[in-house]
Amino acid sequence: MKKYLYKHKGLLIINIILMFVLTLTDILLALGLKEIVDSGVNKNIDRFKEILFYAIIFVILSFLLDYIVDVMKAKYINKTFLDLKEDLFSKLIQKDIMSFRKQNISHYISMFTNDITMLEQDYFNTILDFIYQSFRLITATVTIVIINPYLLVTVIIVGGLPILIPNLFGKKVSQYKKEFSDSLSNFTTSMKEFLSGYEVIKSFNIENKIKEEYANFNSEVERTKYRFKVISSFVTALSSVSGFLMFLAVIVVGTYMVIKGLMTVGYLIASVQLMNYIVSPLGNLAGDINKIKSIKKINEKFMELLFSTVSDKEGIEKVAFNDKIEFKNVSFSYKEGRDVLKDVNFSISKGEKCAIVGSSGSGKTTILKLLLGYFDDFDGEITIDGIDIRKIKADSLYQLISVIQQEVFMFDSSIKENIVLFNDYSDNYLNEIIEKSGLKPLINSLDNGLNTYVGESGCNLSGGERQRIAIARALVKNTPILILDEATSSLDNETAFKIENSLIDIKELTILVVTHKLIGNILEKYDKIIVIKEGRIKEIGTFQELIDKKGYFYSLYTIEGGLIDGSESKYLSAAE
Ligand SMILES: Nc1ncnc2c1ncn2[C@@H]1O[C@H](COP(=O)(O)OP(=O)(O)OP(=O)(O)O)[C@@H](O)[C@H]1O
Repeated sequence: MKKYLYKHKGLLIINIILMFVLTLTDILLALGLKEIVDSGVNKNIDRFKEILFYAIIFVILSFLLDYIVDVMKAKYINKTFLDLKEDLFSKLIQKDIMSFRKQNISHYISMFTNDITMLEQDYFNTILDFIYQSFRLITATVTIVIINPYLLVTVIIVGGLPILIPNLFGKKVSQYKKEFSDSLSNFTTSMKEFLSGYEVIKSFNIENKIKEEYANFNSEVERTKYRFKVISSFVTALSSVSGFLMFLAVIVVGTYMVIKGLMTVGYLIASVQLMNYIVSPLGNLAGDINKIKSIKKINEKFMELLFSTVSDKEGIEKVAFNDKIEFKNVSFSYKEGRDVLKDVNFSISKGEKCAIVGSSGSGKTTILKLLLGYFDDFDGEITIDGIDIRKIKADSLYQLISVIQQEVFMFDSSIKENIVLFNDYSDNYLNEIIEKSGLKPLINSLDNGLNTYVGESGCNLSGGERQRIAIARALVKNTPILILDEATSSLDNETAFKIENSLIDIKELTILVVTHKLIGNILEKYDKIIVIKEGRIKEIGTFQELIDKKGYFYSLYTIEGGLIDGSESKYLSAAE
């Protein structure tokens, strides 16, 4: 975090100078008090009036200085956090999907909301306060030594306590603070889930269960907050008491010196005032050290993100797809001991249209995920034009492959923005894509056409409409390889048939489709059907070959009713 502390060095130096000047006004105030009291004790009315005049000027100037110090501090914090938050976000957005998924989304949300506020208050603000309090301590101590060195001896004897305290309790405070931060993160996760699953909660009447769940998370947040508060209050109270002890010691020693005629009453008052500038900084410094220590674990979270290497820096830049995709003896497991894919071998040549079918949980989506580079800890090799995909830059991989998933993410923006995703395309090109993705009837039926807002997560649209937007989004990118994972599952068979047909007609496009819908007259358009069972390839062939073989695919197909309900002729005619 030091890098960010010094990032705006100029502003930091101005702040330090201003804080130093501010501490000098404290000393001036103490000496002014001495002059006022001594002029009273000596019954010197002229001196009294003179000091009063300076006091008024002093009050105005110190008000202005106080104000300027606060403004400059805000400016420094503001600029530093602007940079820090931008850098954090840019690191986050540059992560590859695999490392991004290692953390829960709420972990990141909590970092950018709760933790960043803690970092600002308990690290940056505290360090500035630490500098200010140190200046106060030093200037006040030096002045008190000049006034009366015996008082310094008193300060040293009782002054160790407030410094010792944070060292004694720092570790515990840090641990409790981390627990508090973690529980806040869990609370955010659960709130996000409850709100996104609102409709499920209502329709399954599980409000009471959810209330209980919420109560658990809530009480955990409050419990950890309370525990943290208890320990930090204890440390603060201990620091205050030790401060008070110092204060008392100086009054006792100072009064004794006044009685003995070694010091004027004015100096005693000034010393008491200066003691404030020693006692309160010592207490505050103790608290500051505590806070800085307590933020250590949270700080580590930020460092981890800020200094995470973006694995994508050194990969191969692959600009075109020329030959084929190959899976060679690929085996993979999400968790040790449970193979999800086992010895998967197949290849897809450029321009080929390939479908992957199989029962639920057989590993179809996992094959797509591996091809998309979500995981690289698989055995065997996946190559594009002979190059291992683990060596290809992620950016470059996504220039070659577009993916359309079943769950479509929608930005809360217009249909057009959701298709072009912040890029510019000509109207003609866009219209062509809209036609191909089956969006034309929807756009024509809407008053605002392409500029219609889709609502939060696309809530103003149906599942099928969202899928068609996703298809358009992938087509507009115009990559040589297109992956569809149940991408037409929300569409009626007729629309699905039309869209898949129009995609299959794009000659140059290599398509890999995962589908549950075993519809004969769609499947027979594919060059190759890969049939998966329990993570292994069971059969590969064209639709007709697999039907003739009367093997596993044939049994799946007949169970689905593909041959029985005579639906094929219906879809054929729909397409014609
Ligand atoms: N992130 C994950 N962590 C652990 N196991 C997973 C994960 N994702 C999938 N699996 C498991 O891997 C197996 C294959 O999942 P996959 O999603 O590839 O199947 P699928 O054939 O696409 O299924 P479906 O047709 O139901 O979508 C399943 O048993 C699933 O439970």
